[in-house]
Amino acid sequence: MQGKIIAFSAPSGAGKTTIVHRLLARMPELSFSISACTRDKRGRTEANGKDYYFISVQEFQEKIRHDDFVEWEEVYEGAFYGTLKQEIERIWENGQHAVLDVDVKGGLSIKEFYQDRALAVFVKPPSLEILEQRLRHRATDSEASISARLYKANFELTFEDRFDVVITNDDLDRAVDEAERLVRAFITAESAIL
Ligand SMILES: Nc1nc2c(ncn2[C@@H]2O[C@H](COP(=O)(O)OP(=O)(O)O)[C@@H](O)[C@H]2O)c(=O)[nH]1
Ligand SMILES: Nc1ncnc2c1ncn2[C@@H]1O[C@H](COP(=O)(O)OP(=O)(O)O)[C@@H](O)[C@H]1O
Repeated sequence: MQGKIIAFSAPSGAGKTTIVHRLLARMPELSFSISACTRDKRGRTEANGKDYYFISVQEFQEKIRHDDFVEWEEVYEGAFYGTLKQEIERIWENGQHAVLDVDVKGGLSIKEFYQDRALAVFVKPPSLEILEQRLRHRATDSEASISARLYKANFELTFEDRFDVVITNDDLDRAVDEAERLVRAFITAESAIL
């Protein structure tokens, strides 16, 4: 079996983390690729080594120097995020396919790097108004952080056409069903063409 990569990208708050968690619960052949990041851990909801490897900016810079990343980015000012080569290798050696939760630019970098071995999925919010509601309802971000995410979302939504597939996250169950169908078709196909 050749291991594949499925990268879920979306503006923050569109629901990609929720979709990815549900998909992983349904499909044991998939494994989450844990990224390294330098932002603070969200106290009650996140764990180190599960959601992210939470590291310092200095440690992150060391990993850049050692060429440990497939791709990395300063997603928000001062907050670095990166996909570790070692994570992808670990998952493939384990006979599984890697699932990534990355921002829009990261998804396109993954696609460019892995070509047909990767499926780039864009998760789209039903509207910007609903995106804002979801960010507020999630209650994990400050007002400044919500503004930064909404500002970035306007820009990210213009990249939808560059992705292999687009899933609109209106009704969550429907969106997860669609994601499952697309991922199953991809991992059994010879290439990313569905
Ligand atoms: N390029 C890239 N983006 C990442 C990586 N890991 C996470 N991200 C993205 O960074 C953004 C911020 O993530 P996070 O702090 O968890 O905030 P949230 O998306 O609002 O829950 C999201 O768009 C993530 O998908 C990575 O390894 N590389
Ligand atoms: N289809 C949906 N309908 C309503 N709320 C949703 C839906 N999908 C996700 N959410 C909620 O929206 C918020 C943002 O989702 P999250 O998965 O954290 O987004 P992202 O990872 O894209 O930033 C969370 O509170 C989540 O429970």
